[in-house]
Amino acid sequence: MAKPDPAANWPEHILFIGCGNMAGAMLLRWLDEGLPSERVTVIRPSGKAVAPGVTVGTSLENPVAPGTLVLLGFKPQQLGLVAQDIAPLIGEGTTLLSILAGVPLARLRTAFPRSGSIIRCMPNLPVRIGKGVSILAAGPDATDDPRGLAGALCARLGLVEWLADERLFDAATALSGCGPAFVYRFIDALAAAGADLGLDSAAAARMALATVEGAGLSASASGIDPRAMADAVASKGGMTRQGLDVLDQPDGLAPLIARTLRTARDRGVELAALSEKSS
Ligand SMILES: NC(=O)c1ccc[n+]([C@@H]2O[C@H](COP(=O)([O-])OP(=O)(O)OC[C@H]3O[C@@H](n4cnc5c(N)ncnc54)[C@H](OP(=O)(O)O)[C@@H]3O)[C@@H](O)[C@H]2O)c1
Ligand code: PRO
Repeated sequence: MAKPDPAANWPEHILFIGCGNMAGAMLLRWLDEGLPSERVTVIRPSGKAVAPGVTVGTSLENPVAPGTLVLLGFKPQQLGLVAQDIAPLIGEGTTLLSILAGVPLARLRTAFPRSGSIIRCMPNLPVRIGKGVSILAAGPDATDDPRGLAGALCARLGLVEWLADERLFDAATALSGCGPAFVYRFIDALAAAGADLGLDSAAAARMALATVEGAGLSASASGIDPRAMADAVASKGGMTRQGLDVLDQPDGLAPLIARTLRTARDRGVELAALSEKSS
């Protein structure tokens, strides 16, 4: 029987325009998953190497070949300036995957009038270990193949959620795109509170991280609703319930997280405006 071709099921080429923390995490995961490095080109001003076998340049000089997936991985505020240089080189037969927070599909289409289908993607940092979340949205002009390609690529990074209503993209970004940062803060606060109670601070940091990791993994393995999982930890008349009662106060954790997400979401609108101004 013929061996499966490891190069199959990947785009003919992936061109990264910007490859910092987030796009870099996606790329490294895809390389781990078998993406042939010779199919990847990265454009970044620093020209810094990304991974063995990946071509890195500081500017895009030639027209992008049809069949290429172009991943936009720079900051939203840079859209106008970057598009001015590269949009004329991106034409039909390409697929554009944008991870720019806040920037709507309509703005991307204006910036890249000649490109093929445009798909918006909001990944998060845990994609590096295949435990990420990728939110996807495509406009009516996106055809089936690019949608399928984006979905398949993101499935290698973790959970994929398509949004039918792009107006919810900033809300989804606040939850899963920004979410890891909020969880990291929680881990930090858990550790600091433990140290405040007299624990050695390095031990408290290890315990907090392992507790959040274990809690997340066990919730996901059990398939049980997290609210019910919390009740399972809280023995009747025990210590946990007293602690939960503090978190569950009217001015406790839920309104704090709601305010956090709302504020993060609203920044998306500001980023969209800034992406307009950079042209
Ligand atoms: N960080 C996250 O968790 C996260 C999650 C979801 C989405 N995003 C989105 O991902 C994008 C990048 O964020 P990041 O956190 O990865 O930022 P970052 O680490 O600062 O990466 C920015 C990248 O853009 C490159 N760049 C700067 N100017 C450029 C230009 N003129 N042309 C092409 N590339 C240019 C930088 O090049 P050098 O490497 O040479 O400096 C760098 O590779 C943003 O749009 C953000 O909204 C981030
Ligand atoms: N990082 C990007 C930002 O902070 C988008 C989600 C996570 O804007």
